[in-house]
Amino acid sequence: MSVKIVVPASSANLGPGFDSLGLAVDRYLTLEVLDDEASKWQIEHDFGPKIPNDERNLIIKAALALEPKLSPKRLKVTSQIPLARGLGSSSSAIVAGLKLAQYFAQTAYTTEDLLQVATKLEGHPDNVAPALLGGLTVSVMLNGRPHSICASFPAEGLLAYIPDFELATKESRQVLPNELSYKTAVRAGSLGNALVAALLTNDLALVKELLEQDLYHEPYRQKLVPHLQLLRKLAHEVNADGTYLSGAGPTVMTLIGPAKMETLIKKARKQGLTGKFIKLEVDTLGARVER
Ligand SMILES: Nc1ncnc2c1ncn2[C@@H]1O[C@H](COP(=O)(O)OP(=O)(O)O)[C@@H](O)[C@H]1O
Ligand SMILES: N[C@@H](CCOP(=O)(O)O)C(=O)O
Repeated sequence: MSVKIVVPASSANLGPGFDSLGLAVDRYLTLEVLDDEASKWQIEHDFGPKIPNDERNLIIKAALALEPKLSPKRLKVTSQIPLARGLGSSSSAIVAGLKLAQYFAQTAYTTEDLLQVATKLEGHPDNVAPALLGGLTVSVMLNGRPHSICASFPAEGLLAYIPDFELATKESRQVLPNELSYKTAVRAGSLGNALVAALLTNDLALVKELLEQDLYHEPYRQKLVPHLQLLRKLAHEVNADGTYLSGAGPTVMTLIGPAKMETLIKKARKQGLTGKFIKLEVDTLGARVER
């Protein structure tokens, strides 16, 4: 029987929810098991020569991190999630590897076990949690372990602008400061708290205000993603529900009803934005195994 693992993309941070908030969206990585008794680990993909086809591949590394004795398999991965664009491709790959190991392991690993290993490999829980659990997740590290609270997301529509260039998360984290002043940290925390409360109480007007007030990362990443300010300005002109940098960028996400999307896209094209616009929906299921 053939086994298929499907993992959604994710959009992290949502403004002031840096390294904590994440949303699963309906673009998918699909991992197929072609042979579960292969002589060596092998993975077919069309991501190009920079992505390994053997044990050095992130998907296989993640599987072996959970279950080092897992027997070699021949795999095939296809993905609708662009690499290094701020839609959590690395987290989806890690979660796919962990779901594979969970499926074939002798040990009964729990979802919490997977979240723990995924967070360790990714370095922060905000993408791996929604990729694993679906929907909106609010995550925190407690005594070295990730805890994620799942919630539903109130927006009517999501429009992602995916620029023509890649931006590795590692590179985009290098421009962040090592420290914030006490005053800024208190303000940044209160913005994040209020955003979560506004999301959980469906207060879209407040969500719109708060999504755009981040003090943790967007001000520092601005220089790497100049289209963020432009899109935010255009989104205001059509009265959209808020715009934020998706993950570490360069993708920019706008909360906007479907009726206004075309107008925003036309305005952006007129201003010379040549990247891809895609309409997204929230994925509420998270990673799953299909037989
Ligand atoms: N399916 C995959 N298989 C192997 N490696 C992957 C896969 N998807 C992503 N990666 C690795 O993760 C990198 C992108 O991760 P990152 O810079 O965090 O960006 P993002 O997660 O926002 O797409 C890729 O350049 C690649 O090295
Ligand atoms: N909180 C992280 C999120 C990175 O998300 P990605 O989709 O760009 O990998 C950050 O902002 O660095």
